[in-house]
Amino acid sequence: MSHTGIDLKGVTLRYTAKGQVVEAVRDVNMDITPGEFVAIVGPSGCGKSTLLKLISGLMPAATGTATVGGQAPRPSGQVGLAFQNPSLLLWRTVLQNVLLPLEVSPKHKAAYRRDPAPYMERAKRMLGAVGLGDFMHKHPWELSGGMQQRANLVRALIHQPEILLLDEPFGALDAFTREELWLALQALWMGAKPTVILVTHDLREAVLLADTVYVMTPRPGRIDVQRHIDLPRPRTLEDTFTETFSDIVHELRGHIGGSRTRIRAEELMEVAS
Ligand SMILES: Nc1ncnc2c1ncn2[C@@H]1O[C@H](COP(=O)(O)OP(=O)(O)OP(=O)(O)O)[C@@H](O)[C@H]1O
Repeated sequence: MSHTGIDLKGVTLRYTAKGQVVEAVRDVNMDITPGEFVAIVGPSGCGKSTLLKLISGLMPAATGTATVGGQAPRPSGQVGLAFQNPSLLLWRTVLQNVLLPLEVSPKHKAAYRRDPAPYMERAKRMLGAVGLGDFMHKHPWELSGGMQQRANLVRALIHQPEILLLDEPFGALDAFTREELWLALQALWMGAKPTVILVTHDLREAVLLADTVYVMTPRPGRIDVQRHIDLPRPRTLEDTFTETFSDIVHELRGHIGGSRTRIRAEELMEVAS
């Protein structure tokens, strides 16, 4: 069980590039409890990925305070990461890729070196459970994008991290594969219960998976809405077609709607004709 909550108080984050200061995030407050599944949505450039950099210890807060498990954030083996493009090593098999974090995790590396068998067993079971049982000895380039991302998720969780940071992990996948992976991620999370922050552009994804959805404003990103999602688990794809579900999605879309690029459809039709 995870005991790692994340607490942000009045956090402002800035970049300095070529003498110019860019304020990416302003006065953000978040109180994320251990084992909570949080989704962050918001317009492009509002600072979602920048918040993940703060939490993973890669960037300091300009003002305000951030704590992870009661301590200042620092890069550590207790965080699992997955991004849009699975960063699997091409020359390693799927199984070898999945085992990679165990070779460097301060918590596991000694035990893994002494006796890798139980870890192998765990990796094989997890790969089997996400439908990669027959592919664990293949190389990443022999797998589809969806299969690679499933392997990537298993790798992010193999060392039982207390925190899992996901930056648009399903953004590059087709809609069917993405939906399949939502369920895989939910099952992996329900099993291991890490604290999860999922950055996504997809409101259905956020509502299906998260306990709490945070909506951010355009840059400098502030928290516009914090919405608790009270649907029972495990949630299913059928749930996404219910009225309750689409009401929540519409409610959240209303908060983001105003900030999106306005498409002048009639004008476009006229110009295109
Ligand atoms: N290394 C950097 N140097 C200077 N400015 C940066 C840097 N990285 C990001 N920014 C700026 O900070 C802002 C927030 O960027 P960030 O990547 O966190 O946004 P995001 O919400 O994750 O965007 P997207 O949804 O498009 O991935 C952007 O306006 C971006 O231009």
